[in-house]
Amino acid sequence: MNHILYFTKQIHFFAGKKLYFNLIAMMFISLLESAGIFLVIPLITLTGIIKFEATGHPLLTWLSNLFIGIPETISLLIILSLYVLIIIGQSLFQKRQIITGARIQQGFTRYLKEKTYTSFLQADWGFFIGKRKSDLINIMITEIGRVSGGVQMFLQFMSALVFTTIQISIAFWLSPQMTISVLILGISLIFLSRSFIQKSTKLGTETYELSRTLLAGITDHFNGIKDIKSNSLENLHVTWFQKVSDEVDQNVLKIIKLKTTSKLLFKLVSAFLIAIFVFYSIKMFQAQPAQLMLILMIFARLWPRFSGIQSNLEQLGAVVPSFKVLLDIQNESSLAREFNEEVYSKVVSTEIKYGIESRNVSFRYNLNEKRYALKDISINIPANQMTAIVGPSGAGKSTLVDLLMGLNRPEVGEVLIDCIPLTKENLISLRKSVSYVPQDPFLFNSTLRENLHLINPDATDTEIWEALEFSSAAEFVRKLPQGLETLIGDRGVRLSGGERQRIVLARAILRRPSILVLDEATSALDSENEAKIQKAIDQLKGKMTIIVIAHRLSTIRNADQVIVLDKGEVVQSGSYYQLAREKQSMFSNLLEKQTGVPF
Ligand SMILES: Nc1ncnc2c1ncn2[C@@H]1O[C@H](COP(=O)(O)OP(=O)(O)OP(=O)(O)O)[C@@H](O)[C@H]1O
Repeated sequence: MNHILYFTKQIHFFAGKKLYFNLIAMMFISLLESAGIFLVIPLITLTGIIKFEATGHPLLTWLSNLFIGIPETISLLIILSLYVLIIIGQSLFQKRQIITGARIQQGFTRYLKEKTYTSFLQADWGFFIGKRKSDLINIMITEIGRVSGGVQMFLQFMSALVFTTIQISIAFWLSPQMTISVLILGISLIFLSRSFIQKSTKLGTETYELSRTLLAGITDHFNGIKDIKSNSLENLHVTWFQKVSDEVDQNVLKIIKLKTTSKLLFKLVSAFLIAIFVFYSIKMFQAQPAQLMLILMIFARLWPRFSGIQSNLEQLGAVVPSFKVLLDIQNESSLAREFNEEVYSKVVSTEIKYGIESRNVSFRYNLNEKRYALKDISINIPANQMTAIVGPSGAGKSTLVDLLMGLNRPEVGEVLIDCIPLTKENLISLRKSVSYVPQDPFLFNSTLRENLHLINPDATDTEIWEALEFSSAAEFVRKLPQGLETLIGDRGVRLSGGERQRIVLARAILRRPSILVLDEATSALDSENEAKIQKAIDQLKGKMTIIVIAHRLSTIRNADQVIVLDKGEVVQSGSYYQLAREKQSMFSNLLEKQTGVPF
């Protein structure tokens, strides 16, 4: 319930007065509908079958006497015209109300999406580690829609409650005993149907789980489609898809069965109760036709309200899991928030003067596990020099670089930028000074030019070609039929691995960063292109701080400093040649493996 109230507050915050006008409009429409019903009384009186004065009720007597003295045909025409007018008014009003309601709901869905998306993007790296991207997509695409629909349902439910209260008051005025009896019956029925609401919530959780499993699976399969095709795994994945689809079908069927069963039970019990009620009214209390008519009118108006409330509660129960999931992820991402838009746009990049230092840094990905990815790391990366980080796979190289860029935060120790501890305040400024080139570079599905402009929208064509020359990409880009306007496909699939790396390197340089981080950035290049880039990077020495993670040790010969990591610890550091001379060390071991020459 708290989750629902939280999002109801949000819609109140979002839509303000419009929301209340819309709710009042909903109630007004229901009131018009009731007014139409009351026209039945003078209509029946005209037929002379029932005399409502017999009930002794002032409103009914007034209504039945309304047309006394007026010729029957004219009375009939007036009543029927009034009825048609009420229906026309109600329909026109309803049309407007539905459009306004849809606008509010649409706007609210967008508001929720933007809020959630922004909070995802502003969350720190730790928020994303260990989270399935498809879960976040599922929340954005499916769960937010359910929440928005749920809030709308809740508001309708509230307005229905208010309107039901008004109707109960009118009914109570017409006949207190009868209304109390109907109320007792209705409330006990809703109370008895609690188990349906619980089952509905359980099925809602199942729906959520299935929807995320399905999206995660499909995303994985399409991401790995090359593996699937080349290893003939298509059937395996089709079987998986069929299995999950079966479960989805079962879930939908269970929901329909639950709804129809509760509706059926409600109807049967209602019919049974109404029959007993009418029987007792006629036989025990000798109810007259007018009173009987009254009983039927009250039942006809009030009973559907109770069944409406019951089915509303059931539907709300089904979306409660989505409310919970969205609220939890919003809380989690706002706790992990790194910056806000206002601060981000104001902060400018920084020029590193002295260097980046990590002081006694330890880091674990999972605080519940004993294993540290980095243990007591103390290193200094001098400004405008080239530092290489090497070590066997899993040694912690990428983790260390992530810490130096402020993506991960140390559990113990601190990172200092120019002797100032890295905090939330100077983090953005550091990030804006960094250009990072990963091993598997990411390119957007647009043109080469747009991908390059992404990092520096003001870059001129001359600057773009300079950057492409630097990364040895100019030649192949020139040969493309559409040059910079070439569409490079999803994640840049229309380029080879080496071409992608060179484009991303050009993009990194275009930013004119103060710190250039290359994480295995030339691993997909042939030796000719790698040598060219090596030369270009060497020329950057003294102009920017360069951090290189490299497996191929030949590429770091000119590094000013080499840091050797093993099992999360620094085991050696110094210049390339100094380390190469240290016999029986991790570095000489790595060299030996690569060159085949014992050191
Ligand atoms: N997201 C993560 N969640 C949990 N553990 C992780 C995560 N990323 C890395 N690790 C663990 O941290 C340790 C260091 O990983 P890291 O990626 O930093 O190594 P690396 O030296 O860069 O390896 P490689 O050369 O293979 O890229 C490894 O034991 C790895 O299993």
